[in-house]
Amino acid sequence: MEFSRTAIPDVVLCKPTVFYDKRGYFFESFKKEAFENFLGYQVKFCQDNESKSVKGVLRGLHYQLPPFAQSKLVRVIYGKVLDVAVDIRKNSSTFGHYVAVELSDENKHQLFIPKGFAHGYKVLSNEAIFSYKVDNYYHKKSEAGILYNDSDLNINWQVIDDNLCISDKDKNQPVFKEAKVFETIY
Ligand SMILES: Cc1cn([C@H]2C[C@H](O)[C@@H](COP(=O)(O)OP(=O)(O)O[C@H]3O[C@@H](C)C(=O)[C@@H](O)[C@H]3O)O2)c(=O)[nH]c1=O
Repeated sequence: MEFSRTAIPDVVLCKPTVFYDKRGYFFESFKKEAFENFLGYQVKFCQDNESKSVKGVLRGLHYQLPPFAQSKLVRVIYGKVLDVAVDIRKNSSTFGHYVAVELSDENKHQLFIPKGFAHGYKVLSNEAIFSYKVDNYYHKKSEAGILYNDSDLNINWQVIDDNLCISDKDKNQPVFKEAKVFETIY
């Protein structure tokens, strides 16, 4: 696995080494030791999630508030998405900035998004299966979000289809200026 820091250095891109042969392929999708050696700290993943979406779906921007804040290690096992992480740590020099990367079954890239970021993705393929690890359990009352098309964040989602499919919850998320943010950098 090759790790590299993105424009927001706490968000890390992970590129696995893929071994192809006549049967197909093999790769290590997660190896705690290498991952934590690169990060320089421990991450105790405790829950794995998977979701399937069709073209036009946009999920996000989501996060959980402390003490249930979550770090996420996200990837796509089928299809292609544009994945977005927004820095919502008040004391960060990149507060309000975002990182956007394409994750697909072809590139097999993963994105590590630490606590203090809002996360979302837009499906770019006909279907996509999204899979991710989190290091804190789902806690409904701690869920928070930001409107995906907030004008201050000004996220370039690449394509916003006429048939944009978004949950009622996400249509009604607060704008960035009114969203709950993180007071500390973890
Ligand atoms: C996230 C989550 C949802 N649920 C339930 C709640 C609800 O009934 C159903 C669907 O939930 P949602 O609509 O919030 O699913 P979704 O919009 O896919 O939520 C996810 O979006 C992406 C962008 C993230 O970053 C994730 O952390 C997560 O918030 O699943 C769980 O039981 N456990 C979980 O961990």
